[in-house]
Amino acid sequence: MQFNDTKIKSVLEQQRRELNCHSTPAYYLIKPDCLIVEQWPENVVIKRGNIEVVVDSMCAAAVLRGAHVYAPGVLGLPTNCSLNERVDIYGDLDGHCKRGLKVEYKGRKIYVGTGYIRMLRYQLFDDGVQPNGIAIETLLPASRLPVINESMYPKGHLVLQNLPSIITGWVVNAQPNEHILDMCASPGNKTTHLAEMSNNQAHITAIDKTDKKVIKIRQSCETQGVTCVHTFAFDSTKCHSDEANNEKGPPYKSNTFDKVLLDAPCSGLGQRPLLNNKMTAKMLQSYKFVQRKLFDSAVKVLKVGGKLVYSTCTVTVEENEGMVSWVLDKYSCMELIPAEPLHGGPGQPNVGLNDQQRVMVQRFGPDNDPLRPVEDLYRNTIGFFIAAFTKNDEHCA
Ligand SMILES: C[S@@+](CC[C@H](N)C(=O)[O-])C[C@H]1O[C@@H](n2cnc3c(N)ncnc32)[C@H](O)[C@@H]1O
Repeated sequence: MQFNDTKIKSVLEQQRRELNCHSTPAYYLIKPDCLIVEQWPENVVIKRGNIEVVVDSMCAAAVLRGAHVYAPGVLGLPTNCSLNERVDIYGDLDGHCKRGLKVEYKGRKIYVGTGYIRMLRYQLFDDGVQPNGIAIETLLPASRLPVINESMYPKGHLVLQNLPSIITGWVVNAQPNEHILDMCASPGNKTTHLAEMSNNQAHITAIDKTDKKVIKIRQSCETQGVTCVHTFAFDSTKCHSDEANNEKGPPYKSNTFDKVLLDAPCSGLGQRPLLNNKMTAKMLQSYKFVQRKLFDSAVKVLKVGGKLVYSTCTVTVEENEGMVSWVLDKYSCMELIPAEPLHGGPGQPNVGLNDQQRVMVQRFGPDNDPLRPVEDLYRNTIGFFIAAFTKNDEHCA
């Protein structure tokens, strides 16, 4: 389907007028399924005023990504402001701001953008009110990202995703009739991307741990009009068993799937923005254990000649290059293959992969390694890692 840019053009044009700027940010398709929208130029700045709204850190991060402020995220709003007034939006960095604060917040806070008030205190904080809807319409985030959201297009036409997540789908490269397992699938952004790239003709099994998580995958599929996905609430570390009956869903017998995507639970340190992080050293150390267990099942249910794609949105060596080298040491049947298309940089040196192996994986982040220079577009992303393997032998040690 041809992308119709009429709506995005008119939204950016309207924002341009409000920001009093000469031109709108460039936007272009780098593939039929991937539209890039650039930032506003550096000279677009808004003078801060004197009305300050405080939002929780999750909401603040969303504003920096180009979202409006939704009512549940608002913590502090002065009493003297009126509808449609311009306000500065601050994120509460420590989670100490009380809901309903009327005065200036003195705790640690960060300016995340400017917007217009669309809801007043009584709609947000009065007893019995369950606030929802847009409380502040963002005009310009401090990140200078344009304010683009999925509701601009009919349901399912647009999904906002980080570029490396989209590339992960391209690495899997789902084709019609392939049997594909998405082991850690919720909320289903990659699942639906895979379904769409196969023209809704792959046989996709999407698993996540709980019913609640699986409902999210189903909702994503419904929104995108995807029908080739079967969902299951299951622990994917246990999704292999040779006594299994594949017809019933998980667990599955050995050599069942043509492709397996293991978009693993991880420490998430590559997320951008990351305004506060409560991760302890102990938690940080724990991810590799579940990742290894998930790998054990992935290797088994993958067919000989099949492709296993491993991805994380973190930057730690232990969860990235360390996992690749662990797999290669443990499984003689698994071979590292180039995670093509290769847009990110190579893996880190001196952490278990030789140069030949380093260039087969993709690490996204600010570094520029001479082994494979990275275009700015792919360097200015979240921290992310992708590796791909194939299985050469049915009997894996
Ligand atoms: C990085 S997120 C997946 C994001 C998803 N692939 C997407 O693109 O929308 C990791 C997911 O792994 C799930 N998870 C963690 N442990 C799991 C397990 N043992 N079995 C199945 N899913 C698990 C988490 O619930 C979480 O939803």
